[in-house]
Parts: sequence; C-alpha cells; structure tokens
Amino acid sequence: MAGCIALIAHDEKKDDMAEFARQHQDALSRFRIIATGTTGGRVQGACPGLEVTRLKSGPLGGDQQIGAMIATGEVDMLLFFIDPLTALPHDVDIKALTRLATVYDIPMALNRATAEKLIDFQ
Ligand SMILES: O=C(CO)COP(=O)(O)O
Repeated sequence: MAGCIALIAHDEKKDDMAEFARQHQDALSRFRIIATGTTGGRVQGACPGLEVTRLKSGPLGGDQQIGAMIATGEVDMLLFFIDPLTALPHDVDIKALTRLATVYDIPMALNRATAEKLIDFQ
C-alpha cells in the first residue's frame, strides 16, 4: 500500500469528485482511501471496486476526524474539492483541517486541477 489519501468534496463538487475517482481508480487503488461520509458514498458508487473507509459526514465531525488522522501521521495526501461560493455551517472545521494539513506539510489539493497534478505524480 502506497499510503493513505483522504477524499472530501463539498456538495457542489461531489459530481467532480466522483468523476475524478472513476478516472483515477487505478492510481487510487494503490492507496488506503478514507473519506468523509457522503463523499465516500459517492466515490464508492462511482468505483464499486475501490475500498473506501467512510468517516462521519463533514458537518458532523468528518473533517475533524481527518484532521486528527493527519496529526497522528496517518494521512499522506488530502484531496479536498471545496466550494468557495456557498456558506457552510462547519466552516471552522474546514479551516482547522486545511490548517493541520499545512502544519504537517502534507500534499493538499483544494480543487480538481491541482488534484489531477498530484495524482499524476503518484
Ligand atoms: O462537508 C464536507 C467537508 O467539509 C464533506 O462532508 P460529506 O462528504 O459528508 O458531505
């Protein structure tokens, strides 16, 4: 196993994430995949062969769970398709997660274009 990738997408970006996962299923299958609840469900639906560990939904603590796993060294890359045009009730959790990914210096893509580059390097 090449490491662990965390996948998260806000609602307006979930179609993009499902398509991204389908397109890069071979590359993703070399990693342990974790995801927030709803995103993980969409990825599993798009890629039935891919094993995905689904955590809590983002607004219910999923971002924080992934942040904690980053702090304990369990996550090697974060692919987080954020929606900058919608106000979200758990904005503080999102900020905390991106902060921890920065503190622990793990590769982090906040949009699909960057995720395409990162996954190509794997
Ligand atoms: O809200 C999220 C990340 O901030 C994503 O959570 P879901 O994948 O459960 O929708």
